[in-house]
Amino acid sequence: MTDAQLPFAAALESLAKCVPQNLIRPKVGIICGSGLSTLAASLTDTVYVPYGEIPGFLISTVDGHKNSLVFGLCGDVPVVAMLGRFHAYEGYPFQKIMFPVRVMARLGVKNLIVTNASGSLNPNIPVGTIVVLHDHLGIPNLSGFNPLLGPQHDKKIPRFLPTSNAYSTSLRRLFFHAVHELGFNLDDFAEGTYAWVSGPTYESPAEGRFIRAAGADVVGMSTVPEVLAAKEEGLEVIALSLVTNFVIIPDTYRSIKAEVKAQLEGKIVEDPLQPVVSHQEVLEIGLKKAEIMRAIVERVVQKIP
Ligand SMILES: O=P(O)(O)O[C@H]1O[C@H](CO)[C@@H](O)[C@H]1O
Ligand SMILES: Nc1nc2[nH]cnc2c(=O)[nH]1
Repeated sequence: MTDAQLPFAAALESLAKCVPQNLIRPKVGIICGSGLSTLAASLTDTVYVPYGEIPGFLISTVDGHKNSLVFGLCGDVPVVAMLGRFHAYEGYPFQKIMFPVRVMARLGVKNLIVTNASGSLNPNIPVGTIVVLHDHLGIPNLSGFNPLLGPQHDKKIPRFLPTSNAYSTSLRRLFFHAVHELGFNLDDFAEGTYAWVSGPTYESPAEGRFIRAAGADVVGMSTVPEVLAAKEEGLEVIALSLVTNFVIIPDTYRSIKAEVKAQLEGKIVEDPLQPVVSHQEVLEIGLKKAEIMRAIVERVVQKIP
């Protein structure tokens, strides 16, 4: 399937049928990442449209993704939020993963707030930190799986999209002003580079070290396709990554050979617990920190000129 074959008209028509006039031209779009659907909890006058009722939308199969598009007001600003997103590891094609962003753009969205859960690779960025992305490292982009591969469906969109300016400096500035105005400490928030991997595996230690050495601060399995589509559509983008876990990247390995040798010499060898990442942990941190992210996102939305 190419972008040209995506059912834009049908999606827009079905939304127009169930969303009232005052909400159907949202100014800001929000994508809620894993466990972050409560970001939309304080919208008023809300209308929920299940993904299953929107032509061209997929169903997220991941826990913590709620499969509804919600239209509502943030203060007096009309907003549309995706409660849940689609990922390549679910077996979905990139064109379909990016479709909701392109639909948002056609509804009139000019600013996109993308959120996600991620693992930290940077010892200075602890679990629970909200990281404002200033760059990304798209591992699939570098290995022949760029989400924008394919025919140029719209001649108005540049064939060779620049990505050095993917993350809006003005929205990032608004974010840090909002943090200050709400009484949070700016130093509790970080700026960093997000590595996008396809997933669904969490990183092996060697993969983690590789990505860290390449300059990434956090890693996750989403966001970059949506950001690329948003840039093609001419949107201003801010991406907020909530660190839900540390990526385990020891620089030494436990030697099982040495342990067996010790055992053969009659020594008692402990078998320490080996920590592993779980999606449950990701969702729990999301639940704990979503309220802070919600308050800041709400303030940012109101501050967008
Ligand atoms: O990026 P979001 O959708 O927030 O979710 C992140 O959390 C999931 C893994 O726990 C992956 O989907 C990863 O990308
Ligand atoms: N790839 C990846 N995605 C995540 N999403 C949340 N935590 C992680 C992580 O550690 N690695």
